[in-house]
Amino acid sequence: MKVLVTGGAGFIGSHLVDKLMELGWEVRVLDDLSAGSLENIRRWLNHERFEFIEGDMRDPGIVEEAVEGVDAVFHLAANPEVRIGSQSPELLYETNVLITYNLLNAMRDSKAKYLIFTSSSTVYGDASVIPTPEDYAPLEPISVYGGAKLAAEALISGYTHTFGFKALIFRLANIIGERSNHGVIYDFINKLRKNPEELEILGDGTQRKSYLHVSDTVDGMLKIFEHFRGSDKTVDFYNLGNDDWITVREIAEIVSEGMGLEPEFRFTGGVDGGRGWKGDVKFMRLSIEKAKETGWRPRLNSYGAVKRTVRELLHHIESP
Ligand SMILES: O=c1ccn([C@@H]2O[C@H](COP(=O)(O)OP(=O)(O)O[C@H]3O[C@H](CO)[C@H](O)[C@H](O)[C@H]3O)[C@@H](O)[C@H]2O)c(=O)[nH]1
Repeated sequence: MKVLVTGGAGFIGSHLVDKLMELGWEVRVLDDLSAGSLENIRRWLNHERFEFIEGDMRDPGIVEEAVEGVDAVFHLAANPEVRIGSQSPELLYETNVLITYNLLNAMRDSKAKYLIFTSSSTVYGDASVIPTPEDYAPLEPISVYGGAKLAAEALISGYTHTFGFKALIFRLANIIGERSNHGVIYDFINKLRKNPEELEILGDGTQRKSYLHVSDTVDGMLKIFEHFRGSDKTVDFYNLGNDDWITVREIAEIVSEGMGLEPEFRFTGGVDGGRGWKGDVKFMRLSIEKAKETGWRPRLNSYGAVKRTVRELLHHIESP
């Protein structure tokens, strides 16, 4: 199988590339290196089954070139920052909706049969049902980022039904692990390196979410893709997350302990009842029963994933 991984030099993308290469697939990566890095895929750059295209998916010509000749596309390229929505909605539109539209147009005239898309838990907004199942309604995102992901999902559904290919959509919880270069754990480590005496926590610290390690994420994506290829669905949706959840305050404690520090916690109070920023979903735990029916299970719970990520990121900072 020959596949394109958009965003394949990024955090989740590069872990997926590692796995696909280890499984013997032919892999092409398209990445603009805006958040990703060649370091993440360096071990494959000279491999005969591997190809790298540096390019920006806002350019339809680049996307057409990248899709040429592949059987499936894993579409992970995106700007993942929920918090920039109130300052730069156009950037989130372009890097989540427009590039997906360009990809879909390139796929309609190609031989690619499958699109695998990483959407987000943020499409559910402040869900009234927790754990939140895939058929929860109404989908009412509270961030521009969540709205952009949901718009991309809708386009994908329309294009697959119209143009005869299939799509598998993953709604991801908070994914963490080695090579992540944004998010709460990364931020806390950097803040504590600057000032080991005090840790600023955005919001009131009671934000409680589910965290999934990137290794479990990639395993789930591939296991469920195998399952999906054997089904007759045109589009299908799977949550990937964990059965437990953890507060930002608990994450602050784990990071501090991992760094051997006892900082004073300073809560900013945040916005709209203790959220870190406008559009920050305060409570998120997804139902993962549907994913489990395929035989997939996360090996690390949220707590274990946070602990392991702290170790991995500290190790990387100490010996880059
Ligand atoms: O310095 C910080 C940074 C974050 N937080 C808090 O930590 C929590 C997690 O924030 P992250 O930035 O780690 O992640 P998000 O929940 O905003 O979003 C992440 O998970 C989503 C899915 O759940 C999306 O997929 C998105 O791309 C991904 O970044 C938030 O409640 C936030 O308020 C702080 O208190 N202080």
